[in-house]
Amino acid sequence: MTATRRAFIFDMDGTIVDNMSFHTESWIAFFQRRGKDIDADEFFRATAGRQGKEIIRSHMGEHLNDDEVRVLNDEKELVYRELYEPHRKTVMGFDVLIALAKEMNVALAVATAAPNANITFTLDGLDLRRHFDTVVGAADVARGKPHPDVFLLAAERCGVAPEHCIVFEDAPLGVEAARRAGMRAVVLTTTLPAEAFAEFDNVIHIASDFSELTIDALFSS
Ligand SMILES: O=P(O)(O)OC[C@H]1O[C@@H](O)[C@H](O)[C@@H](O)[C@@H]1O
Repeated sequence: MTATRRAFIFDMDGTIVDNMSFHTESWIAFFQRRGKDIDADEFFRATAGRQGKEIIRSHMGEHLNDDEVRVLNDEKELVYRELYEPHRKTVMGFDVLIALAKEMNVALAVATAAPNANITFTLDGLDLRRHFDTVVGAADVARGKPHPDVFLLAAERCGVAPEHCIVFEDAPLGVEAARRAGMRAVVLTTTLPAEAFAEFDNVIHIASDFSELTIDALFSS
């Protein structure tokens, strides 16, 4: 009998790397330049996991065409990468967890709202891409989280059914996207406290980093 294939699907920003404060800082600078003040906490809860183009349209107007949105988003992401680069590193326990998962034949995927330039910056900058069976980003799907598209595409590319996938997330919109995809989620409290996830019935574990997680325990939750 062959064992059921299982997968870990990792959100990238705020999960593999603890960088969301740098995203927020770059959005604040971006909007300040245009005379708009934003509240950091409220902004994170409402936007983390959405694609940059969706965030720009919802704050600056649906009338913007694709080229205008791309230029604006590139400006924001460039600032983010400059700010975060000196701090770029994985969250504690991540490298050990994925090495163990590989040994146990668990498929590994990344599912992120980030554009390709940020995926390259993080996954290639930290030499992580080679560990993953697939990487799904903003360029691969039309809609960001809370839509389930990135997670469903990652699962499909891994050849694993949603009920055998565990998503790792730091943002409420990401956990909601996992819920809509029919997937369980492990929450990393890199950015928000555990209470922010109280409403979700698909959350099986909440942790401050990856070091306390046990693969068998997660799949049997
Ligand atoms: O899906 P992930 O990896 O958490 O990425 C989310 C982020 O992607 C970024 O590209 C956006 O600029 C952020 O504002 C957004 O929150």
